[in-house]
Amino acid sequence: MERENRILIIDCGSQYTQLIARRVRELGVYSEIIFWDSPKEKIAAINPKGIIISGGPRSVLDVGSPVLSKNLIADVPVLGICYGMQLLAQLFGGVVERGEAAEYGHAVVEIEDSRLFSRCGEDKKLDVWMSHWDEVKKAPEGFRVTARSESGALAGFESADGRVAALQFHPEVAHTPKGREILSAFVFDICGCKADWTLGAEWVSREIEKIREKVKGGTVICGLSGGVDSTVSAAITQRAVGDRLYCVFVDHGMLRKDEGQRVMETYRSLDLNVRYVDAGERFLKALEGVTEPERKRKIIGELFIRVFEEEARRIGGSDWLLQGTIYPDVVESGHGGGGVIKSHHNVGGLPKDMKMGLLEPLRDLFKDEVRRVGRTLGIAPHFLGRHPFPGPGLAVRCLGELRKERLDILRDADAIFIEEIRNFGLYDDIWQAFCVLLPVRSVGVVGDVRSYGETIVLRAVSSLDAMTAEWVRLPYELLDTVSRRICNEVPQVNRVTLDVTSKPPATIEWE
Ligand SMILES: Nc1ncnc2c1ncn2[C@@H]1O[C@H](COP(=O)(O)OP(=O)(O)OP(=O)(O)O)[C@@H](O)[C@H]1O
Ligand SMILES: O=c1[nH]c(=O)c2[nH+]cn([C@@H]3O[C@H](COP(=O)(O)O)[C@@H](O)[C@H]3O)c2[nH]1
Ligand SMILES: NC(=O)CC[C@H](N)C(=O)O
Ligand SMILES: [Mg+2]
Repeated sequence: MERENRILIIDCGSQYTQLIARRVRELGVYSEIIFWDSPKEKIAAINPKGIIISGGPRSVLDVGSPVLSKNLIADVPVLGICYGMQLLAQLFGGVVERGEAAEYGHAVVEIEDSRLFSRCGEDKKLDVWMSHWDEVKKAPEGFRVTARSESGALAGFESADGRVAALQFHPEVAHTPKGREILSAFVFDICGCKADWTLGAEWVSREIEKIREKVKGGTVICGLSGGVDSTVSAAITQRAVGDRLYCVFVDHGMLRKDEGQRVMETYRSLDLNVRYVDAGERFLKALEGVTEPERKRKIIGELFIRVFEEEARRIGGSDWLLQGTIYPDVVESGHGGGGVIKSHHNVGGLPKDMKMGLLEPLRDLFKDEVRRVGRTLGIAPHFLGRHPFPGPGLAVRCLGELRKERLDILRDADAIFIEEIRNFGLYDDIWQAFCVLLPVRSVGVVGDVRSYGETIVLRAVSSLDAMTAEWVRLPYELLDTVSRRICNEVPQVNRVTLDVTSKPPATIEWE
C-alpha cells in the first residue's frame, strides 16, 4: 500500500513534541502527533512515510515508562530523539545506563558520514543542545555510531541501511543550529517525503469541499470571539455553506474597551452573518461574589454553551456547532496523566447530551498556520496579527470579585498599555500583552492628599505556542509613559507594577 506523504510523531511526553511537529511542517510536510500508548490501529491508520520518536521525562530503565512494539516501526524509517534514541537502543538490543551526571544545554558533537548529516556541510563538529541523564553505552549489534560528544559519549547511531536512526541531542530546538538540515535529511532523503503542505488556495478549496460534504444541507452555528481562530473557522465555513452559517458574538461584559463595537465592525467588513448578544448582566450576575479562578472559568464556560443553545433554538435548531479549536488545544487536552492547570472553556467542556455535531476545520493546524489560511482567505493582516484573548476575557485578569466598576478600571488601564505599545511600534513583536487588576489596595499621595488606590500589573510575554513564555524586556521609556498615563487617566489607580515571571513557573494569565 502506498504510504501517505506525512510524518508520524510518537509522543513519549517531551516538552518539545509539538516543536518537532512544527519543524516538520515548516519543511512543507504534514506531521501528526500521537501518544505512545495509543491503540495500534490508530497508529496504523496514519500510514506515514516516516516516524519520529520524541524525548521524554521518564527513564527507559524504569518500569512503566513509554514503550513501543518493534512491529510498529518494522518497515518504515524511524528517527529516535533523546528518550526515543534510548528506546530504540533498548528495542534493538543495545545498552542503556544511568549516566554519572546529567548533560544539559549546549554541547559539541563529532559526526561521522551519514545520510542524516548529509545536509550539514563539511564541518565534522556540530553545535547541539542536550537534555538528558541516561546514556546509551553500547549501540545495538549491527548498528554503527554516527555521533559522539567531546567526552566520547555516544550521541547518535544508525542501522546498516540508515532507516533506523537515533540522536541523543534535540534537532528540533533552535539551539541546535543545523537541526533543520538534519530533519530535512530525514524527512526528504531517508523517508522520501515531498513538500506539499502549503496551506494555500488548494488546501483551502479542499477543506471547503470537506465541510460541504459533511454539513450537506444542514445549518451551522458558530461562537465568534473576534479572535483569530474562530474568525478564520467562520470565514472558511462560510465559503462552504453560505448563509446557512449563523454566528454569535457574546458580549459577556468582560471584553476589552470598545471591543464589542470594534469586533462587530470587522465582521461587517468580512461579510459574515453575526448576531451580537448582550449577555453582560447575565454573566456578571452568575459570577457575583465568586473569586475562585476555576469556579469563574466553569461558570463562564457553561453560560457560553447556554447562550449558544438559545441562539440555536432561535434560528429553529442547528445541526452543527462550529468551533475554532486548533491543534495545540487538541494535543493538550488529550494529554493523559497531566494535572489540570486551568479549564479552558472550549476544550472538553461541551455537554454530553449535545445534539449538534461538531465542526472543527482548523483542528489540525498550529496558530501560525491558521494565520496563513487566514491570509489565503483574504483576511486583513492587522486582524490576523491580533494578540490572543482568552474566552473568559477580563474575568481571569480581574483578580477577586468581578464588578462592573472594577472591570472598567481594568479596561481603561489596558487600553492605555496597548495604545502605548502600538505607539512604540512594538505590538507585532510581542506575543501577548495586557493589564491585570489586583485585589490589593495601597497608599499613595497626590496633591498632598492621601490616596488608597488600586494596583495594576503590566504583563507582556513572548512565546511560540503559549506552552512556555518569557517576559518581554519593555523599554523603560514605554513603562514610564504607561505608568504615568494610567495613574493620571484612571484616577482609581495609584500604583503600576510589572510582572517579570516567565512560564513556567507562572502562567501567562493570572487565573
Ligand atoms: N465572546 C465570545 N463569543 C462567542 N464565542 C466565543 C467568545 N469567546 C470565545 N468564544 C469561543 O471560544 C473559542 C475559543 O476561544 P479562543 O480564545 O481559544 O480562540 P479565538 O478567540 O477564536 O482566537 P484567539 O486565540 O486568537 O483569541 C472561540 O473559537 C469561540 O468559538
Ligand atoms: O480561549 C481561551 N480560553 C481560556 O479559558 C484561556 N485561558 C488562557 N488562555 C490563553 O491561553 C494562553 C496560555 O495561557 P496560560 O499560560 O494562562 O494558561 C494565553 O494566550 C491565554 O490568554 C485561554 N484561551
Ligand atoms: N530529554 C529526554 O528525552 C530525556 C530522556 C531521559 N529521561 C533521560 O534523562 O535521559
Ligand atoms: Mg480568543
